[in-house]
Amino acid sequence: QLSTGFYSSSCPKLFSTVKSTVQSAISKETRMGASLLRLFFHDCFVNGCDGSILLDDTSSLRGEKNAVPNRNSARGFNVIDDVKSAVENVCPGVVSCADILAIAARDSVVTLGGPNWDVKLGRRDARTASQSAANNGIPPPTSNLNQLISTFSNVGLSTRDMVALAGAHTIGQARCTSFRARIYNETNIDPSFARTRQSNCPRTNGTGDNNLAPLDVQTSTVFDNNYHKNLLQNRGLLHSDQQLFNGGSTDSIVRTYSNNPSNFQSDFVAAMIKMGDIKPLTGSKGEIRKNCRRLN
Ligand code: HEM
Ligand SMILES: [Ca+2]
Ligand SMILES: [Ca+2]
Repeated sequence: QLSTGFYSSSCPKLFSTVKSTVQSAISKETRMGASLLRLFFHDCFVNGCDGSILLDDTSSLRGEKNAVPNRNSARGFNVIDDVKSAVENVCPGVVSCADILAIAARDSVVTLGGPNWDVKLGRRDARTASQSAANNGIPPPTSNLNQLISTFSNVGLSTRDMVALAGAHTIGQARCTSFRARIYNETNIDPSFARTRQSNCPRTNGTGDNNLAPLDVQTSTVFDNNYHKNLLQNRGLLHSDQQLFNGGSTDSIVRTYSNNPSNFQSDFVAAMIKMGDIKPLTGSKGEIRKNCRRLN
């Protein structure tokens, strides 16, 4: 059972310490806010929010960093290390890496202009990780709507939660390899938007694979509802993005969020809290890692 006051006596400086480290990382590179938010998602969807994504590979542990959705893509691990050492300086051995990820994700959203919320805490860190669970549990950008709905429902999140959480793509970047097939082969895409994206993402597999484009064509460094607005104009970057507005059951939710930013914000917050509640380790399970990259 997580609670917002979990560290109020054991680490009163926790929130200010995390926030200042996250803010300084974002001021050096705006994209870092997006990268930290995504790390929390990729942690929670793989055996719950237990810091498993932060573990480095060793000879005896195959971690999640090299799973397909993360390899050459998940980033921000050094910033989490910086936050963890700042927190260890004020309250050694008290705060889990899993909780640090949850707070860093919230602070990233707030710093980029999104809604604020109280983060529930008390998660402990896993002593295991699973590359195969990461490959199976994190949805790929080729997913269709039914696949997206079932991946989220597998972790207890509703279709509405899914459409709200996908609004995280209002910030951050994707690699050419994640959207190439869409911009060259699909028809439910705005033609001028497709041409713009084609200019920095060559058609041939293996060329320019890591070239980046913003997930939100309008405001990729601001947490707003332009992601959902773009979908109404067939300007979703990923195949999976445009699936949310493609004549199916989620069209009406996308329309609601486009017309009503405060409804998007409140649903996003509720869904982030729900995602943060996925299978936490509590009590005497797991451990409080000293270094987020390895077991104690
Ligand atoms: C709905 C299913 C989802 C799919 C299929 C998906 C897929 C992707 C893909 C393919 C990328 C680009 C990765 C790359 O090319 O390197 C990406 C980026 C991103 N995703 Fe998602 N995602 C989904 C949901 C979410 C959720 C729920 C969140 C957070 C709440 C999220 C946050 C982000 C962020 C912030 C980025 C940009 C990261 C950066 O710039 O470093 N995504 N996502
Ligand atoms: Ca995890
Ligand atoms: Ca935006």
